[in-house]
Amino acid sequence: MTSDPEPAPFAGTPARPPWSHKLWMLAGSRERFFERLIQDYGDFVEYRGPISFYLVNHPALVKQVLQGAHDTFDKNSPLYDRFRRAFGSGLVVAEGESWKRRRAAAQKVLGPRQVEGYCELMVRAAEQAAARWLPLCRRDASFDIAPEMDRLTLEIIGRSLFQDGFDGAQESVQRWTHAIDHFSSKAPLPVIRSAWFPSPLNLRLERTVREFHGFIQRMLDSNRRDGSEGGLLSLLCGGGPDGEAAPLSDAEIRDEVLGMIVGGHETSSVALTWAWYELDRNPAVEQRLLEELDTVLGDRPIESADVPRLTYTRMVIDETLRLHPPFWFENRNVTREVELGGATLRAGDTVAFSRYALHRHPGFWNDPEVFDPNRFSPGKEENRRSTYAYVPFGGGPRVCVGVHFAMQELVVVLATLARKLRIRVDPRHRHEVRALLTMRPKHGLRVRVAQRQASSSR
Ligand code: HEM
Repeated sequence: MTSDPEPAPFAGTPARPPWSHKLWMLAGSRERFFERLIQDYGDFVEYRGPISFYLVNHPALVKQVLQGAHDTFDKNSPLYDRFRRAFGSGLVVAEGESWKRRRAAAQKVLGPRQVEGYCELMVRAAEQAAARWLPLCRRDASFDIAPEMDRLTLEIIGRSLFQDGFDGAQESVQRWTHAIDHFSSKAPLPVIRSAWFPSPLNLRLERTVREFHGFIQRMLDSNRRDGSEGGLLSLLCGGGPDGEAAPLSDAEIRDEVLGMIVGGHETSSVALTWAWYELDRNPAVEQRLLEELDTVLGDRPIESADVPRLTYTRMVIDETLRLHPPFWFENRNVTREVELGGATLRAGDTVAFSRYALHRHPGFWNDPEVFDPNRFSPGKEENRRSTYAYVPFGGGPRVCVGVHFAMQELVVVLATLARKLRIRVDPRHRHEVRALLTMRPKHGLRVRVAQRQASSSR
């Protein structure tokens, strides 16, 4: 979104559904559970039950929660406590002074100018993926593109961090990140999910984090031995490209690197999978995308200077992230008594919101279920209503620190692959959504790909 106006105020008090309200849905479809609460009770709900929380679905309330980071709303909630066991005290879960220092270091290495240096690597990884699929193209065989996007985005973040050191370790890193995703997607239930309980899940997580840290430390040691420069890891060691921010300790770097890999690859992978899904369903959008790629790029590979010029490609991505926000759910802990809307919240209360529901709010989006990148055209009225109706990367001080990296990656991969290949969803594909930590197609996305010829024949 281009403008940042004040959202319309919200002053209502929260509705209180009975605790049994559609609770059965929580087991089957978490995103539908929150959607139904909103449908039945409105934009501010106080839910008391086996788990208790305030659910907000209005941009003004979401804005207050996200801007109150560290002060009135922090991440000391049961769900984030669970994440701490994987992410240690990394940026994703840090608070206070520790967060400030880590944020400064991460911001320096992931700024817009810095990420331009990773464009070529992103193009190369996408081209390698296309080359891997060529034999399947020739046989007209269908395959699941979701794990392929996972592999591709893991290669991108892995090579950006470790350069050549990543390629030999890809399988292990993939196994570790999947184990952490699996662990993090579980609800914070008492006893069996407590840290002290020797469940197979807990023991597996401990082993995973130990092995993952061991690998990162070996990469750190070898970088230092070789005096390696470039690569996110080396930059993090130096406190940023100009060495200004205080360098982090090895333990801090291990947490940050783990957070960047886990938080920074599944999100992008899911976004790209949804983009292929929507392009298949919306041929007119795909056609306009190809026209823009033709006009701006012709037959040469994309370069970082092209990224801001690919405005329609970016609109396609914005709209994909609206309908399918990868991190669909957010929650915060209330640190002290605070007024939110017309209610008084107390220390220890939990506030939650669903990006999935917010991004489809009929009060803020016209025909919210329709995939229409044009709603993100610069200057469109719909955009100016409220930035906090659209928060795929969060907002306020804790907005995603990887947003420039992610947006460049999404534009580069979409542009590179869409020009080379026609990607069609297999008509037999069974579509269902699965909302765990990220929201993805439950059965992956089976596609057939065909090589595109010269631009005139598209
Ligand atoms: C499409 C891709 C991505 C999406 C949708 C996404 C989404 C988000 C969201 C919603 C948050 C804020 C959560 C909150 O409010 O607490 C966040 C934070 C964060 N993201 Fe991303 N992210 C993406 C890619 C990345 C990448 C590529 C990296 C790293 C290279 C990254 C690293 C982080 C970190 C470290 C934080 C914590 C920031 C802080 O609390 O100060 N993300 N991300």
